[in-house]
Amino acid sequence: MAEPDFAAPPDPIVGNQSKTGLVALAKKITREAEKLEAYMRENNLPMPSFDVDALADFPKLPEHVAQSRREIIYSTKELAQLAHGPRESLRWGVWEFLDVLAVQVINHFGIAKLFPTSSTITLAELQAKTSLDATNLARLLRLVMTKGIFREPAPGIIAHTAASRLLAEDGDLEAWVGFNAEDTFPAAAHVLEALKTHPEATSLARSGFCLAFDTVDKEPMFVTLGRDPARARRMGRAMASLTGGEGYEVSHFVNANNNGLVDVDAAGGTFVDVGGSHGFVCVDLAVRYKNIQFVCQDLPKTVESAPKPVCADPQAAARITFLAHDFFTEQVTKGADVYYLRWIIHNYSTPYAVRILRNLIPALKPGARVIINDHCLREPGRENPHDEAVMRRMDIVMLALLNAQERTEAEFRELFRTASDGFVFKGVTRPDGCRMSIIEALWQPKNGSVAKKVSDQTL
Ligand SMILES: C[S@@+](CC[C@H](N)C(=O)[O-])C[C@H]1O[C@@H](n2cnc3c(N)ncnc32)[C@H](O)[C@@H]1O
Repeated sequence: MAEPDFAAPPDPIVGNQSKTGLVALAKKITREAEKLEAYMRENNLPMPSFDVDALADFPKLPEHVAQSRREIIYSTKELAQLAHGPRESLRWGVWEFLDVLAVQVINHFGIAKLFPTSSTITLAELQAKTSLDATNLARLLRLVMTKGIFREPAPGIIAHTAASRLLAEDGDLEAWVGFNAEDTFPAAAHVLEALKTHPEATSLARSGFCLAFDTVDKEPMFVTLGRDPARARRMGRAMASLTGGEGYEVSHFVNANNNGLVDVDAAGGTFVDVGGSHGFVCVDLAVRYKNIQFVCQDLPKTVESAPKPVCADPQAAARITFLAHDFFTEQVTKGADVYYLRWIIHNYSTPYAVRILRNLIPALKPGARVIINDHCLREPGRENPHDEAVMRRMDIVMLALLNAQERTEAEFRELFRTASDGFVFKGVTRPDGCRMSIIEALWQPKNGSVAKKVSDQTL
């Protein structure tokens, strides 16, 4: 296993730069913007813009240019905060939920799809196509315009921007916005009440989500969404949008030098993707590693709805088996080389997460690897500021939806230790450019380790 990457702070730390003054910060932004523009020009790439035809994403940039782009993102934010001053930053920062509210309504009513991206529409014509009244449509549109979503080139004339075009054309992104605005946002608004009534905040059925949707002590979020096909589909597409986004691509794990799969491949070993959804990680791995057998486990409905065949490559598809398995019951695929949990453990508070790990134990052979692929939180200020904000927000999303959490390396170590002293914690690595870490433990049972298995099932 490679050295954990926690040794050096990877990027400038927010707050430190302000000591050099506003002008120095502004000059730095100018320098980095010049480098980014020069690269775009030299490579005949369009300049970033809000125009409807602008590129929706930056192309893959060489690392030094990507670094310039990141510097612009952190430093402009810091410069703006300094220019506002702390009182005004707080005063107006706490209003950002209103932007989410406006995006929620605009996205829910599919406003972006109501006129072609290449033309404009009058507010009156647009209003005639929705059940929103003219005043409310106009006021919500004009708020989202302040975020670069739609524009009003002349009074009462609405035009698309690059962002509104994405809401019209990218169904996964529309689902991401919808899931977060319509499921996560109400859940977040109920976290305070949840924490007051259930301060321990561990139960899946006592989260902000449950308070928001009147399911306290009845059912967890996954059950609520699973019962409503449209909401379940939206969450699935939202997750697909996240996985396709910068820093979350499956390729980071598939191509990681330290994922240890070269040896598993050489031995023709078995890889179990626990809670593997429709098997997209298995597919990418199977294309790359030609001898590994894959078992993709998920709940029955998910397994039933997996694509058949799972991929176009028959050699890969033939090595992927789907299996309905509930990870809150004893693991049924015995003796595999790797048990992999991607975006699973962060969905659960510690009592549940320990139970998931303990349920693996009866299946584990000595030397079996358990790999958790989740965020691993660094010490405050050790992450670049944008990544830190994304990861800490995700941590709070997990609280709001599921009373769950992102974890630090120490918390992962403790999770394995609590599950069994047969787990030997190997450490955490993080591929370059990726927000997710590879957290690994080996099963090396001591006398009595197995006897402790699944002994504590109370939650
Ligand atoms: C956040 S998704 C992660 C999916 C996939 N591992 C990924 O990386 O995108 C959680 C997955 O766990 C599955 N799941 C939820 N509860 C489960 C359970 N009790 N047993 C097995 N799978 C479960 C869900 O159906 C879903 O596919």
